[in-house]
Amino acid sequence: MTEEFSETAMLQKAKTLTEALPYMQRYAGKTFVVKYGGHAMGDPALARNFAEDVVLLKAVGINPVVVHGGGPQIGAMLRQLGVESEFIDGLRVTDAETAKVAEMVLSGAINKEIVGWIGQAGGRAVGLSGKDGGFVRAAKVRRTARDPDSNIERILDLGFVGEPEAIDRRVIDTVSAAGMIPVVAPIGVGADGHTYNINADTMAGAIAGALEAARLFLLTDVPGVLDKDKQLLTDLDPAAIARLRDDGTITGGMIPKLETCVSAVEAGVDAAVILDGRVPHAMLLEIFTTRGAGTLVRE
Ligand SMILES: Nc1ncnc2c1ncn2[C@@H]1O[C@H](COP(=O)(O)OP(=O)(O)O)[C@@H](O)[C@H]1O
Ligand SMILES: CC(=O)N[C@@H](CCC(=O)OP(=O)(O)O)C(=O)O
Repeated sequence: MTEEFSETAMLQKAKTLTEALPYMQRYAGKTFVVKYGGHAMGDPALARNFAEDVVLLKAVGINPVVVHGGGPQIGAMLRQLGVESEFIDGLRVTDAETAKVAEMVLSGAINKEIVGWIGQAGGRAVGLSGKDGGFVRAAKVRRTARDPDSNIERILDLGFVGEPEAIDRRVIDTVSAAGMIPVVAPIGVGADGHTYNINADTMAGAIAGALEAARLFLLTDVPGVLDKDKQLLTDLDPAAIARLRDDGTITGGMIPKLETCVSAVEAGVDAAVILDGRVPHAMLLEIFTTRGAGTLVRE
């Protein structure tokens, strides 16, 4: 008899399944928004695991909504085209040409790839961007920076970088109610008709808020939020996050990620979790077992 079929191994498997039962009962009918970051997408085996996890959530009665990124992939395409890209506070400064490339990479290549993986895992996914049904109206992001010498505040122009200002949840609800899984690219449309490039974390948080989701998962390429000694911070609240930002512990892409967690929990999402998307089935372990992983943000 192989180890896999030994009595102990079988009992262990059954125990894991029964351990999942109270979580399945608690979460049935709830909405979970899952943000799948561009850095977590590289490995095809992990992508398969991710798709299986999402399909399993749907199969046990949870409504998963996937919002994806693709920052590294946009960067690679811009480099191929010889277009320079600059980031301010983790946001890509987006001129008209960059907006076109971002839309092509996000709502074209990446969106359909994820729809395909979910299909392979036995689910039915519908790919959307915020332009479809006009469901994400974007407002231009305005940022300022204070000059340390003169103390004068300057306006920074990020171009066509948007943030969701209105979300029509009916588009997502319709897809979910039909037994399908919405897969959303972080592109919105302005009242001016322009295409806006939205940071994928921001998009996921806003959608989670609009759907009154029970959980927002942000899958990335680090174990969670790390302190200055690279130790995992397992629980954070908005006040602790403000301190980490002020003392420079969090930088780059982690800034919009945590801003997103704060606005999501303030908008009524029960909890937001930053998880390591490089760990196979990280999301299933977080949801259905007592072994929590990553950083949990609550009010
Ligand atoms: N305190 C911190 N803890 C963990 N990661 C951090 C921290 N500060 C900055 N980061 C950076 O944030 C990155 C995750 O954000 P981002 O690159 O936008 O990922 P994604 O593409 O998955 O959204 C990490 O790879 C890391 O380089
Ligand atoms: C405004 C802005 O920065 N938009 C992002 C959209 C993609 C994204 O957020 O992807 P990740 O989650 O993989 O980083 C960008 O252009 O890179």
